[in-house]
Amino acid sequence: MVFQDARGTALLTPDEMAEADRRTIAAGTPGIVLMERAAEAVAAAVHSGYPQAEWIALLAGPGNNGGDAYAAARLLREAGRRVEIFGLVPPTKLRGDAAIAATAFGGTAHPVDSFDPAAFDLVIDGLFGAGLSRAIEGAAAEAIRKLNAAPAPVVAIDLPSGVSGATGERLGEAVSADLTVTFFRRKPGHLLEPGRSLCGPTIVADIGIPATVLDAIALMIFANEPELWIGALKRPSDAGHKYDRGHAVVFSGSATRTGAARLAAAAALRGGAGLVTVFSPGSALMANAAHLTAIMLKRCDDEAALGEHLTDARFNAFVLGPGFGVGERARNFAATVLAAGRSLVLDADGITSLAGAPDALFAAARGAGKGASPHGKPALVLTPHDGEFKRLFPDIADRQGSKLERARAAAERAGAVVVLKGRDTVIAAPDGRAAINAIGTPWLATAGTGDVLAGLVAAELAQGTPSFEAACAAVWMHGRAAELFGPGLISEDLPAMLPKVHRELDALASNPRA
Ligand SMILES: NC(=O)C1=CN([C@@H]2O[C@H](COP(=O)(O)OP(=O)(O)OC[C@H]3O[C@@H](n4cnc5c(N)ncnc54)[C@H](OP(=O)(O)O)[C@@H]3O)[C@@H](O)[C@H]2O)[C@@H](O)CC1
Ligand SMILES: [K+]
Repeated sequence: MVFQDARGTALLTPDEMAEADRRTIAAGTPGIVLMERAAEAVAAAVHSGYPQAEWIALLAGPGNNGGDAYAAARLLREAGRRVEIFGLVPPTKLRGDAAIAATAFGGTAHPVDSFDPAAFDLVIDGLFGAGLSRAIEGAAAEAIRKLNAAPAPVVAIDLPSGVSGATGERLGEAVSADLTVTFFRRKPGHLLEPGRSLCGPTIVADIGIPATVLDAIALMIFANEPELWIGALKRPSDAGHKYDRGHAVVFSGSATRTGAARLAAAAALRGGAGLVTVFSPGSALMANAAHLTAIMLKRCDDEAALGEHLTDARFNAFVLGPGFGVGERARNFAATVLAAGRSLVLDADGITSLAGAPDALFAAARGAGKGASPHGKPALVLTPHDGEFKRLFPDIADRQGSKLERARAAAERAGAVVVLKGRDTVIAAPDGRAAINAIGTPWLATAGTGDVLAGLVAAELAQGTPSFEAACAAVWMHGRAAELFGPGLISEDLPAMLPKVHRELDALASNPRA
């Protein structure tokens, strides 16, 4: 299900964007009007971001991205800037709206080979946008190399030329921009690396395409923003009891490796699970007991003990992996949890333990997903980083394609929600829905943050949030907590930031458009 407000977070593939464009034009807005508005948005970004830039070069390609450049050049000239166009093809070779824009510009266009960025205060990149269909070579590649080596700032129209809107991959040479102005909605390539870094900050301009054109498009890819999942999120209610918010369990590793489990447990409790218990081997009980207060502790040495604990139906969401150790014990515990119809977040060693033979657990996850539980549908959520992903899905990891495609293929195969981590974390559901993380800070790349994320996913699952939305919300809360903390973050700081994150979510939940 896609919530009404989630349409604002949709990411459109170039094909879907072309469809939105076609429908808008068919409903009566001429293409040249859209182009003119796109150019106005580019000019406005230049006025606000680069008010001092007197002499501006615009690189214009053979399609409508080039058309936008001609229209923007005219508007900037009218606003008193000095502009020069460098065309990949002569203006007479342009077609349709781009030809109209070039005629309205009226000035000369220099051949792109004569482009020397050294002379300019600012360069606007209108070589290729949504229509990029193959690797950039030849004169365009040469111009991009010169541009990237020069100090002048770069504003990209729609996408930095050379970045695939669908995948964020570089197709041949690619522009490294300081600012990107795109239209109507972002594309996956604005959020997936390396596209995301090549874009710089991205402005999404309204060019008068109505949101209703999205009604005819089966939206599947989203920016991971609260509007996507806030309607599905279970929030603590005034009338509620702690047992209404579920009981999360984190498996501890051996005596010298208990910290990871406690980090996950702390995140699960601050994340909103009603109760949290650490299941610990006897050898680690004292180490855990010395550090736990609100979080409970139970001895769990083997499958028999686990089976005994699972007779208590209130334990409903489990985390297995952080500091747990790799091997048969992890595999058996995971299978036992799923067979008992409980939700499971499998992270770190839990994932590595499945390497080479994950199919039995995937089948168990599918089976468990068919059952019902008092706290929602049980589910398997996998939270690999790239290395763990490759151990579990070696063939998918080696395949050509974007991170988005890899995560979706893995989710489909596993019958599980897959959270493929990184700066551009992708959350994919078996039904094809996917969200790309848009927030966070480089400080999140530090020991233990993955354990915190696993605990946050469990917190949402324990409360009964459906698994895709649970994983998306956890990734967002994790990133937002890091942003709110700022520089110097270590993983222990994240749970302490969650009260602020919850306050933001509560404000959004009561007023989603705020
Ligand atoms: N959608 C909207 O609502 C609106 C869209 N707008 C704007 O339109 C842009 C999309 O325009 P577009 O479709 O004309 O594609 P564009 O990126 O200009 O490139 C296509 C041309 O490049 C060529 N070409 C491709 N790859 C190449 C390569 N590697 N090396 C060399 N050539 C290559 C390709 O040739 P072909 O593949 O056909 O041989 C074709 O000639 C979009 O990004 C936005 O800026 C706005 O005006 C507002 C409304
Ligand atoms: K461009």
